Amino acid sequence: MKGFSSVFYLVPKKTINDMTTSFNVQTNKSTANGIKIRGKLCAEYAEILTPQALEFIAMLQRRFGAERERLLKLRETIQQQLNAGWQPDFPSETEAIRNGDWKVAPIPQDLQDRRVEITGPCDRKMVINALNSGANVFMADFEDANSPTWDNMVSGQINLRDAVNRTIEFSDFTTGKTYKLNEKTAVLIARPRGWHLLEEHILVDDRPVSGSLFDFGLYFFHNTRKLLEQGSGPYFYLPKLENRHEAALWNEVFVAAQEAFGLPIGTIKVTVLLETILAAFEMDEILYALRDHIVALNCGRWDYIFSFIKKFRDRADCVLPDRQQVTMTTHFLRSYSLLTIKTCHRRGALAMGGMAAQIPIKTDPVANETALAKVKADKEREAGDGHDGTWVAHPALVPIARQVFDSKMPGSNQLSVLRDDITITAADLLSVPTGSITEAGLRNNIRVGILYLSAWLSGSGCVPLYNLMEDAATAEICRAQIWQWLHHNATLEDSRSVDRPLFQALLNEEIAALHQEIADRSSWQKTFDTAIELFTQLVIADNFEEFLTLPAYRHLVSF
Ligand SMILES: CC(=O)SCCNC(=O)CCNC(=O)[C@H](O)C(C)(C)COP(=O)(O)OP(=O)(O)OC[C@H]1O[C@@H](n2cnc3c(N)ncnc32)[C@H](O)[C@@H]1OP(=O)(O)O
Ligand SMILES: O=CC(=O)O
Ligand SMILES: [Mg+2]
Repeated sequence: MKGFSSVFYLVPKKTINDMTTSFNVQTNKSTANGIKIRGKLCAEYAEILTPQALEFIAMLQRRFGAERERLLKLRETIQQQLNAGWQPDFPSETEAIRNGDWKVAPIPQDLQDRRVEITGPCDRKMVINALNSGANVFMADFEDANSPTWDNMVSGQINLRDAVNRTIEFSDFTTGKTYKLNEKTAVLIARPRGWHLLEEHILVDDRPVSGSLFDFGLYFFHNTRKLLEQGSGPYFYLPKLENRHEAALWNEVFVAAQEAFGLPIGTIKVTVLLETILAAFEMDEILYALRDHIVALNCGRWDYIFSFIKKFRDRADCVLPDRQQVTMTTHFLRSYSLLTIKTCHRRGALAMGGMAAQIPIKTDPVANETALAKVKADKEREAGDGHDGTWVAHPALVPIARQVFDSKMPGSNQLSVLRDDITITAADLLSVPTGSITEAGLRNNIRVGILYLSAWLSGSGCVPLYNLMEDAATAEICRAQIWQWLHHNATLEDSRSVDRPLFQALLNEEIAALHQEIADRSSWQKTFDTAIELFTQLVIADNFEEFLTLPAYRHLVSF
């Protein structure tokens, strides 16, 4: 690409020795150029954490860190308004954008057909398995499916670099299996952490760097040239955005990154997770803010449900029933999915579906059949409504999703399905699902919340629990529901109140049972007590904690 090789950041590849001797970034104590590494830095990590890569991240942090903080403060202000009774609506000040006749930039060839996307953490074996899975896209996840230990963050970047360079291999010494890439692999999209998270192991001017900028910056820095050579590009999924301003900040980051590399605007392509209730009122605006870079929105249903509980935390009329009852066929979720399709297709962007939590059940063929049928039904709804593709959690689900989309979507996508037949109003998006709150639902939230936190604290961000995929977003629902039920003294279907004594009694019983369940998992045992303490604090606190990963992260860092 013109101008590509002459720019500052694309320095010739140095040897490790060159890099460490010229390293002007200090570890642990003093700082040079204002950058300090507080995490482990072995030779392998130094290949990723090069001075040039860190200077690039520091440049992004210095330019955009203050705006990130301002936008996080804006979230707090908006929350206060919601607590005071403000009812979200489509903003009047952006009506011209919603009514305007514009489209997003063209979608690159390798992102035109995204009928099946597999997602997963950036673990070395899983990266290879996901790329080989037969899915069209692999979303490599530094967010919901990831526990952001320093090792996970840096080794994840190493794994993605090696995947892009097609040198990634893995030997499993316990099974004797070896792994390498097939000739044909899925298109790679990386998901950096959301705006709320910090990377405490890197300080810029004595302050921790944004986790989003760290993840984006490293992946972009190390892989862009190779990806473009391969006819692909630096592609990202952007999580947990709440409004157009947060999208505009990402856009500025992309412009700065592309300018620094001498790349044309629009080289970066992104898919935004539409996974907060407030963002649902600004779909057009988010697409517009990112119009040079965006190719799709994706219905991140789990965070969306969590966001609904979180944003309306103070409203007694917004208490949700058991998690199992809050399915995509409830009115508010179906409405959001349909509005995403309609809005995206009008603007020339794809509307991706989301993830069913069911995974294969190896030990019970009947239960397995039921689980797979649920996944199939979910994909049938998505394809039938006009989504352009979907997510799966596990390689065995790729053929199921593919078969559904192949039969309902003969072309590469459904951009021509405009869904002008539907009108979605604010009332549709805000309609609270009815249903019951049960003791079983309460117990399940306790169990899943504690077990997930045990796993997360021991370095696993995505785990199978009771035959479902559980990650940070689904665990957020568990703890947010209990907080909400306790806070509003919700009534169980058997007429008892969800109060502190009931919660405490069930918690004690569940903890006793969980001790048996984790008996053969030594890493979870080590974090179990901390998980219980953290989980209990989160659900009984007077104030709702914005993200469970914020207090939990303090346990992943040792300073
Ligand atoms: C709300 C959201 O954000 S959704 C997005 C975040 N969630 C995800 O990305 C889900 C990712 N999925 C996973 O992590 C896993 O599938 C789990 C944890 C749900 C289930 O894990 P397990 O029960 O260990 O899976 P299982 O034992 O059946 O795995 C079988 C094989 O498939 C592989 N595999 C399973 N899931 C994946 C995946 N998502 N990507 C790549 N490989 C996978 C395993 O590595 C294993 O490989 P092997 O046979 O070579 O050893
Ligand atoms: O990120 C996806 C979600 O469902 O949350
Ligand atoms: Mg999510």
